[in-house]
Amino acid sequence: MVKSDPDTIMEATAAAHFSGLHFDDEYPVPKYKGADKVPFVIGVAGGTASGKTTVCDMIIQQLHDHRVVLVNQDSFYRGLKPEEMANVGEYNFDHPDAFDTEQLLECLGSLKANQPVQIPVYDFKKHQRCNDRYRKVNASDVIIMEGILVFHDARVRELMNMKIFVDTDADVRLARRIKRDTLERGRDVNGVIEQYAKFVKPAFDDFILPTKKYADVILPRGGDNHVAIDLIVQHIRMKLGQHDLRKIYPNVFVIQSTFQIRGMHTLIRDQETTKHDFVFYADRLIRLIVEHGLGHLPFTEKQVITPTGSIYVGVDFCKQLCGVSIIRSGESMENALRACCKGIKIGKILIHREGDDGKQLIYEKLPINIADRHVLLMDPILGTGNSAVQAIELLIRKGVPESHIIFLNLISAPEGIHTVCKRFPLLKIVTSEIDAGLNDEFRVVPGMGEFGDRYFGTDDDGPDQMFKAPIEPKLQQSIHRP
Ligand SMILES: Nc1nc2c(ncn2[C@@H]2O[C@H](COP(=O)(O)OP(=O)(O)OP(=O)(O)O)[C@@H](O)[C@H]2O)c(=O)[nH]1
Ligand SMILES: O=P(O)(O)OC[C@H]1O[C@H](OP(=O)(O)OP(=O)(O)O)[C@H](O)[C@@H]1O
Ligand SMILES: O=c1cc[nH]c(=O)[nH]1
Repeated sequence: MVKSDPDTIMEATAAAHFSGLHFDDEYPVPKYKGADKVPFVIGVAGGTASGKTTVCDMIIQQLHDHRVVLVNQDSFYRGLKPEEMANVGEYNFDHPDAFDTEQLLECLGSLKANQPVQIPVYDFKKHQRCNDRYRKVNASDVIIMEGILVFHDARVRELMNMKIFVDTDADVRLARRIKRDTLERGRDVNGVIEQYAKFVKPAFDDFILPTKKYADVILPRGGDNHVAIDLIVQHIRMKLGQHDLRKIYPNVFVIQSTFQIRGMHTLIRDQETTKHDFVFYADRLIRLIVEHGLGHLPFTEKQVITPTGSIYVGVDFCKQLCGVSIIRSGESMENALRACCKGIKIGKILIHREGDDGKQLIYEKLPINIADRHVLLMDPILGTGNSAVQAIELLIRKGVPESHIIFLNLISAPEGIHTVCKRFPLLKIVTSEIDAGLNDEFRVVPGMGEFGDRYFGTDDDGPDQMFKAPIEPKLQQSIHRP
C-alpha cells in the first residue's frame, strides 16, 4: 500500500486493492445497538501552499450530508516567546518543534472518542496564540486534520483512517506562498523569499517530503484533481456505511441532502426545539419527501400548447393513486400529500405496540379499489421495521402489488431498511436521512425521540398555550393579590 510516487490516485487505489489491503482495514464499522459511531479521521499533509485547504474544502462540500469538522495543525503553533519574538527572522516555523504536538494529540484523541474540544486560535500576523479565544469543535462523523507536518508524529498518524498527501509542484507552491503571505499575512516579498530559502524549503526536504511514504493516497495537482477527490469522497462514504445500504438495496432513495435540509434536521432532532418549531420544520421536510416520492410514480406522455402557440412535450401525473397513513405519526404526513395531490384518497392503518417486539394490527380503513392504485404508505419513522412489515403485508393481502407501494419516511434506521427491503425487494423506500441504528430500547439513534409525542404535543405536561381558558381581568387581580 505504501507507494513512493504514484502519479494518480487511481494507481494508489489500485495498489491498495491488488495487495488485498484497504486504506483502513482497522476502521471499525459502526455497531448499531446503542453504540456511537467512531469518527473517520482523515489526515491531509503536503508542502506549504500545496492546496491542502482547497482539497479539504472540496471534501467537506461533497460530504454535505455528513457532519465534518476541519482541524488545522496551524492552530497548534506554540507561539513565540519574547526572546524569539525579538529575533523572529531566525525562528523556524517549519520545524516539528514549532507545534505543540502533545496538545494536538490530546484534541484528536478526544474528538475520536466523540468528545467536544476547545482548539486554540493562532494569529499569523502576531506569531502568537490568541489566549482569550478558542474554537469549540464538536464530535463529528468525519474529522479532517490538515497541516504541513501532520504525518510527522507516529502517534498522530495512528489515529488516522486515511492519509492524503497533496503533491504540488514546488514552483507553483512558492508562487502561491509569495502571493498569500504578502496579501493575507502582512509580509513583504523579500522576507517571504528569504524565509522560504532559509527554513521552508529545507524543512520540506527534511521533514515533510519524508512523510509522503506514509500516505495512502498521493494527490497530484491538489484541488484541481477533481477525479481523485471524487474517488476519495466515494471511499469515505463507503466507510461511513450509508453508501452500502443504497448499494445493497437499489430501491432505497435518500433525498438529495443540502445544508438547508441538514439545518431542518438539526432543528427537529434538537431536544430543545419547541413543539411549534418541531411541527413547522417536520412539515417542511415531509413536503420534500412527499414530492420526491411522487417522482417515483409512473407517468404518461402529454403534449400541451403553450400561450406562444408552441407544443410542449411533457408528462401527465399518475391518476390511480392513494395514500395510506400508519396511525398516529403517519397522519402528520397527510397534509403534505393532500397539498400535492388535490382530493387524494387516504386510508389508515393502526398498529398497536404490545411490548417492543410484536405489533398487532387493530384497525384499517382503506380506499376501495386499492388493488388498482399506487400506494404512498406514510410513517415518519422506520425503526425495527415491525410496523411497516405489518402495514405492507396488509396492503399486499388487499391485492396491492408490492411494486406499487412507495414507503415514505423522515428518518430510517438501517435495521428497518434491512427488514423491509429483504422481505419486499420490489417496494421503494424514500427517506430523508438514514440514521446510525437502534438503541437497546429499539429507538432510532441519534433519532428525534418519539415523533408522535413531539408532533402532537403529548410529550410534556407544560401549559397548553393555545387552549388555555381566558381568565377574566377581575379574577386575574384576585389571583395575583396576596
Ligand atoms: N513568518 C511566519 N510564517 C509562519 C508563521 N506561522 C506559520 N508560518 C508558515 O505557515 C506555513 C504553514 O501553512 P501552509 O501549509 O502554507 O498553509 P495552508 O494554508 O494550510 O496551505 P495550503 O492550504 O496547502 O495552501 C509554514 O510553512 C510556516 O512557514 C508565522 O507566525 N510567521
Ligand atoms: O419500525 P418500528 O420499530 O415499528 O417503529 C416505528 C413506529 O414507531 C412509531 O410509532 P409509535 O408506535 O411510537 O406510535 P405513534 O405513531 O402513536 O407515536 C412510528 O411512527 C412507527 O409507526
Ligand atoms: O425512535 C423512534 C422509534 C420509533 N418511534 C419513534 O417515534 N421514534
